[in-house]
Order: sequence, then C-alpha cells, then structure tokens
Amino acid sequence: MMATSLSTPKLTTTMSSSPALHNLFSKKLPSPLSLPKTLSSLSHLRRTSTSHPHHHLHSRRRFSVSAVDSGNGADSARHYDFDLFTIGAGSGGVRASRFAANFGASVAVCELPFSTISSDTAGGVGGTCVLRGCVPKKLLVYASKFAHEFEESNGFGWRYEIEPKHDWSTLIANKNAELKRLTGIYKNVLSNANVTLIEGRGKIVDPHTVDVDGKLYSARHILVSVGGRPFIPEIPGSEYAIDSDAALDLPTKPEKIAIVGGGYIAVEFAGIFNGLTSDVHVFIRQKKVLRGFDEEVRDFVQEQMALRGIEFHAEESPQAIVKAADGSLSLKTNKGTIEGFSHIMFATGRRPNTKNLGLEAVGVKLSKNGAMEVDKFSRTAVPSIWAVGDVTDRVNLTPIALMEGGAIAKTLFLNEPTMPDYRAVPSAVFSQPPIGQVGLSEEQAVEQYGDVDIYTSNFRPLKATLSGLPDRTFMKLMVCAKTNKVLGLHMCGEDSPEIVQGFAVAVKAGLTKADLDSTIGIHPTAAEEFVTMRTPTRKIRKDPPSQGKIDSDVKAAKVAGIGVFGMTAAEFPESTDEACFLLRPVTNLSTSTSSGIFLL
Ligand SMILES: NC(=O)C1=CN([C@@H]2O[C@H](COP(=O)(O)OP(=O)(O)OC[C@H]3O[C@@H](n4cnc5c(N)ncnc54)[C@H](OP(=O)(O)O)[C@@H]3O)[C@@H](O)[C@H]2O)C=CC1
Ligand SMILES: N[C@@H](CCC(=O)N[C@@H](CSSC[C@H](NC(=O)CC[C@H](N)C(=O)O)C(=O)NCC(=O)O)C(=O)NCC(=O)O)C(=O)O
Repeated sequence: MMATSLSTPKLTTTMSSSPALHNLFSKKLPSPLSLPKTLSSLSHLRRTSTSHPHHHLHSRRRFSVSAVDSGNGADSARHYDFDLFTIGAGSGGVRASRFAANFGASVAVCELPFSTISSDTAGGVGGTCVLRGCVPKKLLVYASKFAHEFEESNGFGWRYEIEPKHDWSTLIANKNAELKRLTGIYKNVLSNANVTLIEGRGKIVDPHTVDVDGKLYSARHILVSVGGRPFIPEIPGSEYAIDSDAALDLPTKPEKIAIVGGGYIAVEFAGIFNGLTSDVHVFIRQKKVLRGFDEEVRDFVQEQMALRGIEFHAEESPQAIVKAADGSLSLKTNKGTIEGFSHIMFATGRRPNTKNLGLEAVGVKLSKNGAMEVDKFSRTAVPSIWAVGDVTDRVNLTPIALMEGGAIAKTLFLNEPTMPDYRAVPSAVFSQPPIGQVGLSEEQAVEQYGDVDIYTSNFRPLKATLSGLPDRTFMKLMVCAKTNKVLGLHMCGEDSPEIVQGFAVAVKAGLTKADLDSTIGIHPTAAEEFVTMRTPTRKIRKDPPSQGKIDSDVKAAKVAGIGVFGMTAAEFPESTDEACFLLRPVTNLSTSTSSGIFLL
C-alpha cells in the first residue's frame, strides 16, 4: 500500500479545512447503538470458541445463518451467504477479513489474478503494498544502496579488482519470485483463517450483494478495500510515460530517466535508479521536494540527493513528451525541452480505485477525486457498506490500512465499536538518505503552539570520516516551550526509519524533552544525538510574553477540549498535544490544501 500525500497543507489554528481531514472527522457517525445486534451473538460465539478453540468453525456457521436484525438495513429474516464480503485483498482487506473470521464471522474476499502491474483485470492477493508498493520498492532500495556502500568501502581499505557490475535481470527475477512467494503466503493466511477467496472482479449490485464475474454473493456487510492506482496527468505524449507499477518491473535498466513529481514515490525511485547507476533527473513543480514535510528536512534531503548525482529541475512542470525516431524521449516543460531519456516516469500521485464498482448506483458517496467517503468507523452512507485503506484517501499508508481493517473487524464482529487512532502516525521516506518522522514539522508546531524550542543537529556521521564521502545526517526536535512535550521528531540520514520507529512509541506516549535529557545515549550511534541535544538552535516565541494570546488559547484548549471539524469534545483527545498529533497525518494526504483545529 501506499496510502497517500504531500500536497500537505500548512496547518492552521483556524477553521480552514482540509478536504481529507474533513472526510476523516466530519462525517456523522451512525450511532454505535445502531451497530448490528448480531454483535452480541457473535461475542457469545467468540467466547465459546475461545474456551473451545476447535469449535471455532462450528460457531462461525451458526452465526452466518443466524437471522438477527443487523441495524444496517439488513433483512432480519434473511440468510446471507457471508457475514462479510470484502472486495480487494490488499493490506486493509486481508487484515479486516482474517480478523473478522477469527472473531467468528463467515467471510469471503474477492481479488483479481496476480500480476506485477495492476489493471482492470489483474491485481493479486497482497495488494499494492506487497506486490506493487512498499515491498518491491524496498527490495529495489536495498539493491541500489550497494553502489554507495561500495564507494564508502574504499576509505576503509576495500579494493575491487574489477568494478562491481549490476545485473538488472537477476534483480527483477528474484524480486518477482519473492512477490509470487508472498502472494502465496497471503493466500495461505486467508485460507488458514477460513476466509473464502474468490478470484475475480467484484462489483456491488445492491447494499448486500456483490457480483463477481457474473456470480452473485449476498453478505450482511460489504467491505471495499480496493486501494488506489497511479495517476498520470493527461499531456501530449503521456502514453510514453511509465508509472510506479511499471518502474518496479522494467525489463531493462533505464540509462537516463526523467521522474516527474516530488512526492514519496518520486524521491524513492530517484534514489533507486541513481544507485543502480542510471542518469536521474527529477522534475518538481515546486521549489523543492516533499511538500508538507519539515522545510529544513526538505532542503537537507534534496541537497544530499543532489550530492549523490541526482539532478533536480525545480519549478518545472511537464507539458509534453515527444518520442524521437531512435526511440528516445524528450520532456518538454515550461522552461524548455530536455532530450535523450530512455524512460520518463510520472510519480504524480495516486487515485482511489473506485471506477466500475457500482458504488454510486447504490448510494455510496464519492469525493471529487473518487475516494469513498466514510465516517469515523469507516462506514459509508450505505450502512452495510464499509471501506478502508487508500480507497478512502485518508492517510495512505499500509499500517494505517491495517489499523482501519482491524478496527472494522472489531466494530462489526467483536461488539467493540472501534475508531482508528490517527494520532502520532510515524512515517518514512525511503529516499537515499532516508527520512523518518513523527509528529509536527517546525512550521506546524509554530502554527499550533506559538512558543516552540527547536533543537537541530547536522553532523558528519562517523562512517563518513573514513569513507570521505560528503554524507551528513540531520536530526530535529520540536519542543513545546510551555509543556516541554516533544511535538515533532525528524531525522534524515542512514537508518532513520528504523531509529524513528522506536522514538515514535515514546512520542505517542507523551515524550518530553526532559525524558530525552535523562536518557543515556548508546555510543557511538547516530540515534544518541536525540538524547544529547542540550541547547536549542532557536527559540520561537510568537507573542511577547505579556500579551499571552497563545497562552490563553492553549489554556482554553486544556480546560475545554479541542474540536476537529464535526468531532465532539467527548470524542476528541483531551490534550492539545494529542490534537496536534491527530492532525499530523495530513502531511500524507494528497488532496489536502489546508486543515486545522478549533478550540472549544
Ligand atoms: N514510504 C512511504 O510511506 C510511501 C508512501 N507512499 C504513498 O503513496 C502516495 C502516492 O505517492 P506519490 O505518487 O509520490 O504522490 P504524492 O501525492 O506524495 O506526490 C505527488 C507529487 O507529484 C506532484 N504532482 C502532482 N500532479 C502533478 C502534475 N500534474 N504535474 C507535475 N507534478 C505533479 C506533486 O506536486 P505538488 O507538491 O505541487 O502537489 C507532488 O510532488 C503517497 O501519498 C504516500 O502516502 C508512496 C510511496 C512510499
Ligand atoms: N518488517 C520486516 C518484515 C516484513 C514483513 O512484514 N513482511 C510481510 C510481507 S510484506 S508486508 C504486508 C502487510 N504486512 C504487514 O504490514 C506486517 C504487519 C505487522 N507484522 C503487523 O502484524 O502489524 C500486510 O498486508 N498485512 C496484512 C495483514 O497482516 O493482515 C510478510 O508477511 N512476511 C512473511 C514472510 O516473509 O514469510 C522487514 O521489513 O524486514
């Protein structure tokens, strides 16, 4: 999976609203009271199966044929083929389906046949993350990193009799074999959970019926988890462009590639192809990459990538692609034409995969970019139809789809109405060097809190002293001047995703700067910098202390709670910090333009 974007808004404390955040928070929740009464019978069955694990299947059957009012428009006397029918076996769909089955529900999931490239007729169990996103991308990142490591090794005394050569076809064949293994594993995961897998294209024909290639299946609940697809803007010659699906499965290595876009996918693939020794040009319509990320991190990563040989073309928008007689491609932009590309890749965002699913006909509401609109429990306007993952265009990341899928299963089949928790979502960009981050950027922290202490460390890592390469590492903390809470923690440098995952636990648990100061470093590591930053690089104070406007706002928030669009104070986290972390994920939402919290 890849769940979604960088058109990230500047957060404000006003009522200005991000469409995506609005989606996330403004929907009126069908009262938990209207959740299926079947929940109580399921909960009973679950207890039965817990005490007698081997009675699990028996329990499931009894549940699936039970005729109980579902409170979701289901006919109480009706028999359904399944309690849950899931369309799409990606991260969110697999998670929801197998958890629901473990909770005693009878579950089917339909998915298209396996292919490395998605289309209207091909997909595969595992979905975007496993087959066309996170996993193959990371494998290619691993492949490409060796080039830098070979270079680093020289300063440590390594000599190669011949230059290491890379064999593209070995990499792609091994990667594809791994994808086939993984799709097999995911099929087993489903069958071990007693989920029925149906191969084919699902289309909703009524609120309780799915048509899979002409065969009808009825279900008490339908879950749509079909993900998204790469989006290429229509410009003359766009048929010559490749997207990320194709870029992960090219028959030959690009000699010279143009990558259009400055988001996650663009910077990750720029690193991949650069490491594998292609000549890489990145075209961004902004001044710099990764809109929505911390400004210093954006500058730093772009500078480091440029030092490794990637050429950035800032403020250049694509206008046309022309194919020459020799097969080479030219990219025409607002600033001129660059010739001689073997490949032109567009990494210009992804769109929800909602075409031809029958959604609008049954009353499901779609947003302007085709995303399914859902409430805080991932339920659509049609009470029996639910959606999770990238198809809802909330926070388009695999772990979020997993969380949403797990929450649905609990809500429907464990009698535990569960809202996904979007606070302090950490994320990484597997650029080279990679980025890890959790919480607010400096810009967001200042916007939300006013008085913020910024700690930064920009250093030459130990490894670079002998490698002689110009590699540096950048780390940054945003600390609330009033509460001492760590509002944001960012790192760009080797291993930063691995390092930040650990710190994200602490940030979610309410990490303060004092906690960091009292922690002993592990020496010598890059990570120890986070516990040895003693002096703020700068202290930002929005108002003179006596005027105290921000002070009183923050106090008000603490006393009265915080609202985020449609959420009531009761539903919302009590602390200001949590509210701001809740907003953080919008940096991953492609359609957002602005967002905010308001104080009650
Ligand atoms: N490591 C991870 O967690 C990863 C996550 N993902 C997920 O996948 C989603 C899709 O990634 P990605 O495709 O990079 O999308 P993003 O939305 O992150 O970035 C799209 C980029 O394309 C630019 N762009 C959009 N339209 C045009 C256009 N018409 N002409 C020129 N430039 C354009 C945008 O510019 P502008 O900034 O001006 O809008 C932006 O730089 C991400 O949102 C992310 O959540 C993907 C890969 C890895
Ligand atoms: N994190 C490790 C392991 C990677 C990993 O988790 N690999 C996955 C495949 S890709 S990842 C695909 C993704 N899985 C996950 O994200 C794993 C999630 C975590 N373990 C958890 O339980 O939350 C997913 O779609 N999950 C659906 C679901 O869990 O229901 C796997 O299944 N490996 C088995 C194997 O190799 O034998 C790494 O990066 O090295």
